[in-house]
Amino acid sequence: MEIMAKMWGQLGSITATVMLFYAMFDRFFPPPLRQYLRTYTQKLTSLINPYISIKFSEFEGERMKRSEAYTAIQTYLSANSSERSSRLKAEVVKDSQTPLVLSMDDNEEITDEFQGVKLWWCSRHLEVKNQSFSFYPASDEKRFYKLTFHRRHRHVVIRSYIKHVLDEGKAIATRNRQLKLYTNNPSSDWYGWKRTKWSHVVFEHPASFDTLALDSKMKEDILKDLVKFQKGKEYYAKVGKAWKRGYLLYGPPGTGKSTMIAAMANFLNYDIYDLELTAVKENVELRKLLIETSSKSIVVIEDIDCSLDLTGKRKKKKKDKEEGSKDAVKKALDEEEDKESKVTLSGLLNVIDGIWSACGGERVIVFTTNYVDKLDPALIRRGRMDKHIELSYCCYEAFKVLARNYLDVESHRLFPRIEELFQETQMTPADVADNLMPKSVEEEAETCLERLIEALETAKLEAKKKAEEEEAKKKAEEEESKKKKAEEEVKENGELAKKEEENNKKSGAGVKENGFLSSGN
Ligand SMILES: Nc1ncnc2c1ncn2[C@@H]1O[C@H](COP(=O)(O)OP(=O)(O)OP(=O)(O)O)[C@@H](O)[C@H]1O
Ligand SMILES: [Mg+2]
Repeated sequence: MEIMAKMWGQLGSITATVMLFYAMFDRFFPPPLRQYLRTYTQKLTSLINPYISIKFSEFEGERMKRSEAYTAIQTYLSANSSERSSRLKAEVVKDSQTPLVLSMDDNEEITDEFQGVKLWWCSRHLEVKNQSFSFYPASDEKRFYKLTFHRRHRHVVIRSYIKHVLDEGKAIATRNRQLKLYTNNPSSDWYGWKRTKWSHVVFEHPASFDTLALDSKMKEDILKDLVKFQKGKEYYAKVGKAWKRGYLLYGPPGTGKSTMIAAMANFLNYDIYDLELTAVKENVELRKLLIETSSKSIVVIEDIDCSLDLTGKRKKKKKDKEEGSKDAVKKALDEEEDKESKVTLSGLLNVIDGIWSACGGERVIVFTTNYVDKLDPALIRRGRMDKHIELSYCCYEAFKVLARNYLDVESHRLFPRIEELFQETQMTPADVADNLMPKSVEEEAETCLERLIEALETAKLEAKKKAEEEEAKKKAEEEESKKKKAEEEVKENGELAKKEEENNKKSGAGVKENGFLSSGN
């Protein structure tokens, strides 16, 4: 006990001496000399100090992107620290599978062991005060993990341990993963304050390829394509292409485009980033949004034809407005223009296809539209949208999937009639599903199927009536044009006859004149 007390006493006096020297050093040495001395002191200590440390910062690339290594280390240490660390941080994470997540507190240390090698991890949290003047001074937070080990284990740590930590961290994250549905925030809220780029909720859509009513061959084809993409890391690297794939889903409303995106996310176990283009102010912001998306994700732009005027008409409109307007009107219009999104077609193409699109990797991009013909061919050319999928009206096979989903019915005496009707008329899967869904607890499958038959028959009659009306309209138009033509012909003939008569009259008068002249001779 006495020895301990002596030791503490010595340690105290050493610390006091060091502090005194440090204060003198800071006070009496000018900054350049201080820096110079510091560099040499560090070099000297590294000669004596047998330990090496590696720093893993939270952000990389000028705070543009959260480091994947940092996230993986955090997950790895969180899984290990709850048993070893004495100071833990508890967070209630809403979308995690475990309600309370324990992790290492800031400035806490834990040890780890790997192949007989001892390692020290510590988490650091620094607050760097912002120098710029503001009424709301923001502080810049910096977090990092520091790994320390003896220099004789350098090879083991660099070659194997770090890889082990990153792989393990990623595997734990995948095991505990809950899919998220992100949406982009307006660039600044109404006070003009900057907000985070994406907000998310837990993605819990139950759609799967099993429940998707689709032609079986088409379904198989899409599934194969997705699997090939997901396992294609080496292949994409070999051919020198960014690891991404574009899907264009098109078809009438209610044919399952959005449902297919949900099924894709569940199948691939990817997050969804639902990008609302109209809330993006300009191309630079669009690029930043894309960089912030994580890998293993689906970036979706729904109804791409309505999202933006991507055909370059906007410029023309602006020019027209400018030409015809006086100053005040012009200013007002410019202000209105400023509020609009300024994302252009080329900006969007750059994001999908340009060099920035390779950031992150393992990304699926999906566009949906009801009107594929309206889209600029540049936007959907192969290579950008690699696979074009048409989702159309319900067929008998798709109906059977819906009947199984909604009514647990594999076959029924009414099926043949329904098959016949599907050959004669068109109905979207959304309408079929709505008819099949029992409207009360007592309602039986047969009632639902009868309701569907009735709806199909009505749709058939309506289609027939519409076709007849169109036919009649076409006929009336044809007759009208025939009538007009005949009238024009009559008119033309009348005019011709009149002209001929006039000509005849003129030539008659000439003869008379000639006769007069000749008689005069
Ligand atoms: N192919 C399908 N398989 C299973 N359910 C479907 C299918 N198509 C539509 N549905 C059902 O209809 C509803 C509407 O479908 P969904 O929103 O996917 O259509 P959409 O093609 O995205 O329409 P819109 O073009 O209007 O966005 C869904 O909730 C789903 O229950
Ligand atoms: Mg949709």
